[in-house]
Amino acid sequence: MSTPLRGKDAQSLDLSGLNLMQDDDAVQADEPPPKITIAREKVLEEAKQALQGDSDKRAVNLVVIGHVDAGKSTLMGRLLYELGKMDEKKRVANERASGKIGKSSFSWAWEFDGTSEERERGITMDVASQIMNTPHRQITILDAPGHKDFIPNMISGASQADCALLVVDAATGEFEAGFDRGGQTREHLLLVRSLGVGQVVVAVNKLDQVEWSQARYEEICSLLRPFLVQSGFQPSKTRFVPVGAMAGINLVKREGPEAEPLNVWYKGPTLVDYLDELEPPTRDITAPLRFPISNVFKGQASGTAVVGRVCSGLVQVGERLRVLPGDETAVVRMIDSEGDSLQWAAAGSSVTLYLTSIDPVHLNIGSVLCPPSAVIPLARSFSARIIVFDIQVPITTGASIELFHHSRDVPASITKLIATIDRATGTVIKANPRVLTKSASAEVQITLRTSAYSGPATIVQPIPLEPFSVNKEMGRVLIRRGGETIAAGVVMDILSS
Ligand SMILES: Nc1nc2c(ncn2[C@@H]2O[C@H](COP(=O)(O)OP(=O)(O)OP(=O)(O)O)[C@@H](O)[C@H]2O)c(=O)[nH]1
Repeated sequence: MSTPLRGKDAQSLDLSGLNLMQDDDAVQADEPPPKITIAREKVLEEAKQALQGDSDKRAVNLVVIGHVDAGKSTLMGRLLYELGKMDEKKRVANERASGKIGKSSFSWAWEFDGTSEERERGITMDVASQIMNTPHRQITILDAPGHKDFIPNMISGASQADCALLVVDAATGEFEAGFDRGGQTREHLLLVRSLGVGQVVVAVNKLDQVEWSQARYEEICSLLRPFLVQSGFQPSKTRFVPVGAMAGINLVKREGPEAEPLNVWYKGPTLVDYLDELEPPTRDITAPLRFPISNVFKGQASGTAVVGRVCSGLVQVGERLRVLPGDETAVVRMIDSEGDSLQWAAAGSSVTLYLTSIDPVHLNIGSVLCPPSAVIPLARSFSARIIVFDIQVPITTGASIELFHHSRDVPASITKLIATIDRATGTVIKANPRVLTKSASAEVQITLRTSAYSGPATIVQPIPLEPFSVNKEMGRVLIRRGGETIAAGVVMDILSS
């Protein structure tokens, strides 16, 4: 997620490439850096109150996953409408626009796909997001593309999520196509679980296509249940709900003649009832600040702008921060959240920081901002516990991979296969296995290497990483090979820096 640049800064972004910055901007950039005006204790107190506050809705990040065409965008579009986020005028406009190009069945998906397109055209590399309010939750929806290639955007979406909404298609043969080998239902579930997402709501969609058959609904639930347990989801954190996304049945309510066949056998909660119960994660605001940079905008009027999410701790205006890797520091001039200027931002918020007192060349995508007194470790080699996806070519020692960590990707090798692990119990199945095949859980050693393009004398630059046990968000990694995600996992120990 990201906060787009606004107003004057958005304009100067366009100008910056031509070095046409206006004079008053230049003067502003030379101003002395701001000082801290609020005591740290007071900020911490305010942040704690904001997190616990009864008046504020509790915030959760939800990633929507599922096989291509399961109805994810339709479901989200219709849900926004039912919750009053999309007005009638917009709905009619979407219906017209989609009808015009002969795609009226996609009219609900229009709202979501329209937004994601818009964001894709924008300047950030992140996932599209929408905010939805249920009675007790403010839910940020991270829209994940359903197609086969797990693009980094999906990964970055999943790695920000606290919970997942899995959409499956109940139509005859369609659920099976998504659930069988090669389908994305299993792969998405494994991926989000391995990135630390523990809660999942399964929406069994398109039940209208099977005459709202209770038997079909139960068949799908009984096929998914054992797989969910096997993948590491606790049954107490897994919910199933029958829905008809297109007609809006059982999303917020179950009324009218269209809902009658479902009302005959289903008396349980609606989708929104379940979403309203999602457990927000505990945000660690007392831990040291970790702010991985997902985008940088140089030459801004108010200093260099860096976009990212506060993964732990707090950041406040006037604070001096260290940029890792490297020895440089910068001062926070301004914090912007969706156009609002803030004095501080706490774990869980996605914000834009305007930094000063630093040469912008030292600010890069993937760098992490930390307090100078508690910097994040740097790693060239580390052990990780991974889940292998549905791969054709097994992983062997020495395999060349691309390592993804937040917005950074670096060349690396799997230098040791330490053990295969039983996913349910966590015990070692086999020490020093020769290969890792699909669906294996394993502990491996990963070592960064120089890229194929750099000369032989190039030294490998370490990357900022933290064990998952210390900081969940800084301890998740993804492993790709040849443009395909082959495994995901969490950092165990840092072996060399
Ligand atoms: N009959 C029926 N069709 C539906 C329902 N929900 C979605 N569809 C249709 O299923 C098709 C795919 O819907 P999308 O919402 O685009 O699916 P998606 O999962 O977002 O697809 P990707 O983004 O490509 O992965 C569209 O033609 C929808 O109209 C439903 O409840 N009933």
